[in-house]
Amino acid sequence: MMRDKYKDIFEAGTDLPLVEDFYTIQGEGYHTGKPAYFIRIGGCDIGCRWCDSKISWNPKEHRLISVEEVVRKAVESPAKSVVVTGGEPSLYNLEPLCSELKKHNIENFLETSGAYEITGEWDWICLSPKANKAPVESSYKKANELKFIIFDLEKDFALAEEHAKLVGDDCLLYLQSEWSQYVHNIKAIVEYVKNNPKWNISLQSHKFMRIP
Ligand SMILES: C[S@@+](CC[C@H](N)C(=O)[O-])C[C@H]1O[C@@H](n2cnc3c(N)ncnc32)[C@H](O)[C@@H]1O
Ligand SMILES: Nc1nc2[nH]cc(C(=O)O)c2c(=O)[nH]1
Ligand code: SF4
Ligand SMILES: [Mg+2]
Repeated sequence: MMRDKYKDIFEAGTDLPLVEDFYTIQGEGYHTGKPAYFIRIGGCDIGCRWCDSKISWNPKEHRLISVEEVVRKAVESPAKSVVVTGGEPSLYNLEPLCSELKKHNIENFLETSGAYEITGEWDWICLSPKANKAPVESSYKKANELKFIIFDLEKDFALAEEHAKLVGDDCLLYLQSEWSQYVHNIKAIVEYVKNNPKWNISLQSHKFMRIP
């Protein structure tokens, strides 16, 4: 299993397989519209069939970079905030990365399925639960926002409600259409949110803007 082979790297968290890093605008969820430096870490064993970041799945395909070096790149940009995504960042000990970001007074935001225990201190955690591997209990407790992906209109609203029962009272709730199904799904999502106003809509606005 991937977790065994990469065990030392996952546990240390001092060097990370970097898929890509780029300065852009957060396209999704509560912080939509905010300029942020993105760090995409390789490695994911969840296997969502509609994943838009499949190039990140195999950690071995990406060069290892020290947390100091990748944070230096973010610090050299004008960004005040960093979004850590993947791949599945919760596979890693994220404490060294968080500490290095905090040393430089950078706000840190996490995009995760929460399938493994979330480590490190985060300013904002976006939890996006997946059918293939549910979040661990502690991930629900730590989430600042729940962002559930609607692919199948018949099944996914009910699944979203099940996950919403498990997050804290302050956790914001978002529904985001799976991108390839956007035209098919969006009308039903709008109706659902109007009828169930604890939910909000999240769009992958960077895809509409044609930016990374
Ligand atoms: C690529 S994932 C990486 C982080 C983590 N593995 C996760 O799934 O939360 C980043 C975000 O994009 C969402 N996402 C991935 N593929 C998508 C797609 N085809 N349409 C809409 N959202 C998608 C995920 O649910 C997650 O919220
Ligand atoms: N602009 C932009 N916003 C994003 N929000 C979450 C993303 C991700 O892939 O985690 C993402 C991304 O890939 N690009
Ligand atoms: S958990 Fe995230 S990175 Fe992994 S396959 Fe699913 S959407 Fe892609
Ligand atoms: Mg993305």
